[in-house]
Amino acid sequence: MTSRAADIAAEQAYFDTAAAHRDRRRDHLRQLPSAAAHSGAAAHLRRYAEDAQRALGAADEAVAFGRVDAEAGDSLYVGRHLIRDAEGEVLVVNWHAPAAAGWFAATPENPAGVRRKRAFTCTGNTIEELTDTILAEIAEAVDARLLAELARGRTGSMRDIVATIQAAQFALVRAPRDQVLVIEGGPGTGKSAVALHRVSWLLFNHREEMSAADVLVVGPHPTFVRYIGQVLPALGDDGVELRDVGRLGPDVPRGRTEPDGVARIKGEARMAGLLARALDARVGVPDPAERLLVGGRFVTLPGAQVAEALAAVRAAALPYAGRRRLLRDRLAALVTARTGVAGAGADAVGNLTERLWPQQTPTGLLRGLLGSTARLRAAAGGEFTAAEVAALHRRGADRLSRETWSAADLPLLDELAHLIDGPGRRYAHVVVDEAQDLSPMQLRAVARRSEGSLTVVGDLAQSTGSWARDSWDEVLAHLPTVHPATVTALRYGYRVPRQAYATAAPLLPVAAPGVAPVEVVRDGPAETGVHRVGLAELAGRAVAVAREHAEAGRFVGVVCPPRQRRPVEAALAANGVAWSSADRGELGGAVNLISPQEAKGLEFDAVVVVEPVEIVASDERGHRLLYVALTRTTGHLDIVCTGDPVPLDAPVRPRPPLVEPDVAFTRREAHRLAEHLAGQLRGAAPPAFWADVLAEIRELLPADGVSSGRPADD
Ligand SMILES: Nc1ncnc2c1ncn2[C@@H]1O[C@H](COP(=O)(O)OP(=O)(O)OP(=O)(O)O)[C@@H](O)[C@H]1O
Repeated sequence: MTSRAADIAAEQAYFDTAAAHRDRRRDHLRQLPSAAAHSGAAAHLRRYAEDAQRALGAADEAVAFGRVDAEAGDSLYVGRHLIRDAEGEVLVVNWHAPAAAGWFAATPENPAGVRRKRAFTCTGNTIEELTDTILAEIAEAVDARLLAELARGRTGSMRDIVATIQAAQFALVRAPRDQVLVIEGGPGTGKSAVALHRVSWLLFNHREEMSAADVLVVGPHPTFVRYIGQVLPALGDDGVELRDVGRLGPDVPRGRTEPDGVARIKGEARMAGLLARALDARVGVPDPAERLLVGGRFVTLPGAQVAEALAAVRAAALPYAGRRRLLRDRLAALVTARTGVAGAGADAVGNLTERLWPQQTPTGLLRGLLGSTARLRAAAGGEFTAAEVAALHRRGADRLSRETWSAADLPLLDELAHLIDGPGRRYAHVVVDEAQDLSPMQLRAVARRSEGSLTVVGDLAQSTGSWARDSWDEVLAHLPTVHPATVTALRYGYRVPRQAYATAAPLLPVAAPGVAPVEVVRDGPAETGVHRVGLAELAGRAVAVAREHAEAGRFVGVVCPPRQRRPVEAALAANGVAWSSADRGELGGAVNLISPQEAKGLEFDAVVVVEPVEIVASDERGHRLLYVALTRTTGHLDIVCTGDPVPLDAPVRPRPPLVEPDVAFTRREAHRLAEHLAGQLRGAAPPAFWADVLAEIRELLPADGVSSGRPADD
């Protein structure tokens, strides 16, 4: 037997022993509830036993992924779950226990008393391979196990990285809880993965103070949330709340689109003041004398007394709904004092309360506000220009139940829910991913759910949209300040191979001059493929390239700018290629169609980027958006284009100026024009196509109201 084979055999014997003890413990836990003295105790024991079994991991899982040998001579096996023998001796320590820190933290530069790290590659609990790293003998931590892990094919679900967390990542995983920790770094440096492992680490190491239900993870969109959804359960942490930023507030029908300029105003922090004033403006003014019908007789409450009650209630430190209840109690007390009968005139008191302090809902209030220039103007409080007020104004649906809400409305509804009903659920730890793009109003929605401990994840070079940022201070300004903030960067790029990153990196000085490129750790399987074609072939070629990758068994992402979306969909259909769409929250088919914005945070074995010049043109920070698109691959990158594959000089989308409404064009005229256009549409196209035509018109109209819309090419 070679010494390697002997090593594996010895380690396998240890693994078998540990697995036997794990099975013994599992059997014991299974039988535990039957030993209970009564049914209540049995239920309690059953819950305990279930939790404890979960903490042992799956029956066929490898007991350990690593072994650390200290200079002092002792060794320690590190796995996902703690395993003890019958005497209580630790056979395998779980990765988030302080004792396991040496496995992650020891580096050649700083071995921290560790002599050797041995990594196991297993199938089930059978050791296939072991890799030794003698820390004193290598200059740089080139971790073969890590490279193998990075080269594995991707699916629509992020995996945990517990066995291969790198030292710099581990330092962030175990950084103190009570801070606002900003994890920044280029694409694929492991920011999202680190933030999730940090949650698991905090849950284990602060288990007395917080449980999974005390943690909230906020992602940029539903597809991303689904993508990361399996990481924490795989680490044994079920019950953490995961939400996309659009799902923080009330559950309402969404999908309304609006000009970027309007969304931008709605995202600003000064909207909070406007909403508070709008709510306050709903409070009524008492009559000089309030006459109430109580038990068939009129009772008069002097206006001054009612006004005094109202003033006291206004000043109370309670949310709107709480102060409403207070007012009703105060009015009821006034009536009781007049009639001498406790509880008299409840209906009349209810009516007066409703007149002076009407019940409000977030949707009802926002609809009423946005639908009325007068209310908007009154609530603007000198903080908004007339043009901004005009831009905020909109005609709502004819009924509240038919109203649909834009993405920028959602944080406003959440703010109102908070103003009306008071603070909701707060979390001991909040993770916010892709935080670089969030508006101040979205950040406020995150902030009010936090007790102060946050992990904020993002990359300024990938910051796009209405709220593209150039500094973390702009984000931190809207987050809680209970604890200090620290910004820490990850340098090594694990996802993107050298060839793909070499294609994307020239964008960086244009897209984000202050941001350093990542240090790539590995080579990819091929050079970037550049496919220059005529416009008519663009979609067809993109689909052909995607199909080739899919047929080779790769998980493929086709990143497509909005104007190419329909031609690409048509080409997919014409070629009989099955595909999933991120805008339907799906990811998982062999071929996945995604917009550049939806691509954020995701990754694929092969990425096909369609018409980069249009990606650049679709955002004010279009070069950043292209940088995002080009850095989604773990392996192959192809660019299908009619011109320059990486257009550094291509024009970005201009910032939409707020246009003063044309005073000569009245609402009545708008209505007449709409009737005319609707007539044309009715006559020219079958109803099934109306929605398409309207969507197309919206695309043709420039957001700034000035530049000329280019007709669609197809
Ligand atoms: N230590 C590691 N071991 C194994 N895989 C890793 C490690 N670090 C990162 N990865 C992998 O690299 C990929 C990128 O990680 P992740 O998505 O967390 O990066 P990111 O910095 O959030 O990227 P982006 O900015 O593009 O969203 C993932 O597949 C992740 O599993």
